Amino acid sequence: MGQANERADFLVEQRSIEFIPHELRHGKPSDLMFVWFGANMELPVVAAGATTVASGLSLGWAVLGILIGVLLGTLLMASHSAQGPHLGMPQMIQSRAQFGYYGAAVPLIFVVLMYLGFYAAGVVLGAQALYELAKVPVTAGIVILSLASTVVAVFGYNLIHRFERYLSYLVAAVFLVLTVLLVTRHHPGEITPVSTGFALGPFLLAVSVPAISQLGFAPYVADYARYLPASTPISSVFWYTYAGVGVSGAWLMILGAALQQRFLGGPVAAIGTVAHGAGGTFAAITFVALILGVLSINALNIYGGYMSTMTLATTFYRRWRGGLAVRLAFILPVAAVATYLGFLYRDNLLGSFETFLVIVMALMSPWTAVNLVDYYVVRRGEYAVDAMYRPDGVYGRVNPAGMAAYLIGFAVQLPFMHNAYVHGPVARALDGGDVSWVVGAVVSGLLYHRLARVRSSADRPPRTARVS
Ligand SMILES: Nc1ccnc(=O)[nH]1
Repeated sequence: MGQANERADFLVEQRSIEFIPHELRHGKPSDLMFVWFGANMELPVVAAGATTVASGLSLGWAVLGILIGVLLGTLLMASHSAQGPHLGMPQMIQSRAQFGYYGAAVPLIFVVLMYLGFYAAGVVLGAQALYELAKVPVTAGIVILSLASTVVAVFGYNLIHRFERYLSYLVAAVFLVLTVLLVTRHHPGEITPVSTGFALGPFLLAVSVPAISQLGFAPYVADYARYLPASTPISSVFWYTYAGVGVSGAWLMILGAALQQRFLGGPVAAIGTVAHGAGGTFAAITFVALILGVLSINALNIYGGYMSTMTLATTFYRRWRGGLAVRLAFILPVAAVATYLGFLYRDNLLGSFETFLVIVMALMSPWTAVNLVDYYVVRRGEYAVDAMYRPDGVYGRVNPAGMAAYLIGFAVQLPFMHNAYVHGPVARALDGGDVSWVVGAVVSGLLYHRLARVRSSADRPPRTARVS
């Protein structure tokens, strides 16, 4: 099939985890702003914001925590994005440079679990919105939304880019009106806010949860930049991504906190009440936008889950590549498991979502640190592409530097964790505040820097293998 066809939006993408050849590269860095704005203007982000006030902070402190968390998480997330055009391959494949060909399976497994968890939270909230819109039972809604996200994921990269661009305009308009309504009107069912002020533990959580929500994109953010020309300036990739995901994250989380402060019954019902203030038609448009938002983010989660499970599987069966049959063979099971998790999540969403997020973060932040230190400090963007796809390449089977930095970075977090399963002594001293992910990232990053330097003369790829 010709190259022009490979760029069409309504043809199933033919590439998967392989290096994207330079002649197929297309698009502009500003596309990324739309992808990440559209993807992040979604209900789970509102729910993440709601957790800050739900844990007892006043709105002012919640907003401060959200802003700090979003700035930090987005900084790391956008630094991963910047690798996409240069590397031209999915982010998790490139993890083999830090963890080794087989070693990369460890963070990969956690990444797949993370996508599934985000998926489930999104689909439940989306199904609630579908119920508000058309009284579709939540169970049926979960199935309908899952099917739609699966179709978008099957078409892949170009359709996802196009979808997020149009969606961006719609959700920006809808949330602008909602924000104005919330600020300027009094709504039926509104409660008088009880300002509970500051407490250290909830404040630290109000930093961590937003940071995690933003950083949750890190393992796949570069995938959506991997078809951009390799000459795309790294700073523009960084800033367009930062703008898209940062503005949407801060906006919707602050909105979520404000809704939680003034309404009972969760974010979907609260948005419905506010939207009805501008009439039934606007409320219907709002729910359509919310449903499309969930559909779109979950297409990304399935697509990310597909590429990650494919990376995992091809670690052992190297011959599998693109092709519709292989694509479906990975996408359908990922979507089915994700949908099933949605059913399990249905009843205690906010509580389980928060627990899920802090556990995910403990597993992801050491990976983020190792990956970023490797890319920006140790190897400075020089990678041997072929070696990513071979167990006998320069990156070896298991890279002890990456594995040790990752595992130790995870272990040192235990005393700092505070969740449904672990109550670490340091977290208790911090009034239950969980900042374990910061500790994990710093320890893993420093340790990897040290260990990789010791080994670098042994496994540094030859200079001729520069990607760009
Ligand atoms: N914040 C998020 C990161 C990754 N996936 C999501 O659905 N949401």
